[in-house]
Amino acid sequence: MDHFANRSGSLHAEDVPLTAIAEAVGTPVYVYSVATMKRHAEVMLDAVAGCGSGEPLVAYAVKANPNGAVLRVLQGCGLGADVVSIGEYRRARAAGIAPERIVFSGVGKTAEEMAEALAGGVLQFNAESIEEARMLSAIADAQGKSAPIGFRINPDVEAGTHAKITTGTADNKFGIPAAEALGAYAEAERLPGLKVQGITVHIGSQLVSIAPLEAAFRRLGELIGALRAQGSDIRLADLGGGLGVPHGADQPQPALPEAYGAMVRRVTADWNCRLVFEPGRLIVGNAGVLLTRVVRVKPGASHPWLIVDAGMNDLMRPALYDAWHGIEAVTPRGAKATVNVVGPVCESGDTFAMAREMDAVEAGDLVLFRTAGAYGATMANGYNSRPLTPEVLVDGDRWALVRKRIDLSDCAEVDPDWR
Ligand SMILES: Cc1ncc(COP(=O)(O)O)c(C=O)c1O
Ligand SMILES: N[C@@H](CCCC[NH3+])C(=O)O
Repeated sequence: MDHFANRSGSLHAEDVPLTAIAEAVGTPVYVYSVATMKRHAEVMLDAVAGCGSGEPLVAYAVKANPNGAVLRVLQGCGLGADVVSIGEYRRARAAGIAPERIVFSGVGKTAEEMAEALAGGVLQFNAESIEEARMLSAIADAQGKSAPIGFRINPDVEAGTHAKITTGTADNKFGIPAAEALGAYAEAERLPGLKVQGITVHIGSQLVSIAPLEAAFRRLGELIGALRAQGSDIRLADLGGGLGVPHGADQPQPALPEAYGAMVRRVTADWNCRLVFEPGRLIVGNAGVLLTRVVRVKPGASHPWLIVDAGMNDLMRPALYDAWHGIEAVTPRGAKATVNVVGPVCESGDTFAMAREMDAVEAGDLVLFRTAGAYGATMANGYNSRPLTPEVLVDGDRWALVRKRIDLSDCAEVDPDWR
């Protein structure tokens, strides 16, 4: 069963007034479905229900899509937040997510970020080094507080995803090696201002198989036993995110959340820990599309160039990771064509697809990129002085602009006019 194929919730031209949105807001524009997000949140909550001791926390990885309206919808679904910067922390709080439902991850938290999050409250700081734990200890001690902390373990497991979104091998900057964990926890126990309570792991994103996750979780399980024997009261295990989403019928089909939940239940049965999950892409990836208009079709040596008004600055994933996104006409004309789909940016990397067979389209037609709800708008930038892409939320038959197009052509920089 494909949880992402429910036509009533998915963003399909027949269900969503994409043409009206494009006319009112202009293109390119990100469009997100509230119904799909809610359904994905429910699928994840159901998949992990009853896992671990106490109520599991699904802490949505804000980095996937930090739009405030999206966060408010997910808060309403009962999700917490996994944040990696004070900006994400503030957004989560502004959306009404309670401090005790927020975990603070990230390899480079600054003293200022830790101080503000500690003052505001978090469920746990996921520390990625003993150096970070020492800094947190000093900050907490100065505030007269006890900072809840867990270490992120780097289990040295190959996630089987793209190298640039693999995070759990020895060559990656993330976490502390499993072999150094006992020493790190022992030191943290001696530091003032820390409440050593947890452990966490996250090995990468868009994972198709759950076997690497299982291997990583088993390593965590071994460590929990060893840490308890050493005197650390580990009560919270944060299993990270990373579950992949389907991108198309002929693309690799990731394991379903139910299979993931069953594996977690099996592996963690005797951990006696509360569990936290940090899904990002799973919740919002297939809840969004990037809507763009064909600027022109130009002849090419192998295939015609389909030049759209979205560029690599609007959706970076194909340029960064050679990521595959479904591309469709909003109003198909019936015929098919094989084309190279590119944007207007002055880089050859500004390519969304080469030799793609898709709906035949003409200049002025609307085209959508699928699976753009995660790591789309949030990674957009203003390269080539292009505006930051606006975002629209659709709920049933109503829709609203939830981020305006941000114009970067007005020379907002401070300019001393030196010549
Ligand atoms: C620590 C951490 N948690 C959660 C996530 C969310 O990952 P995903 O969107 O693949 O579920 C990420 C991103 O890979 C991450 O770095
Ligand atoms: N930005 C990546 C995912 C990285 C997740 C963050 N650790 C993507 O678009 O696939």
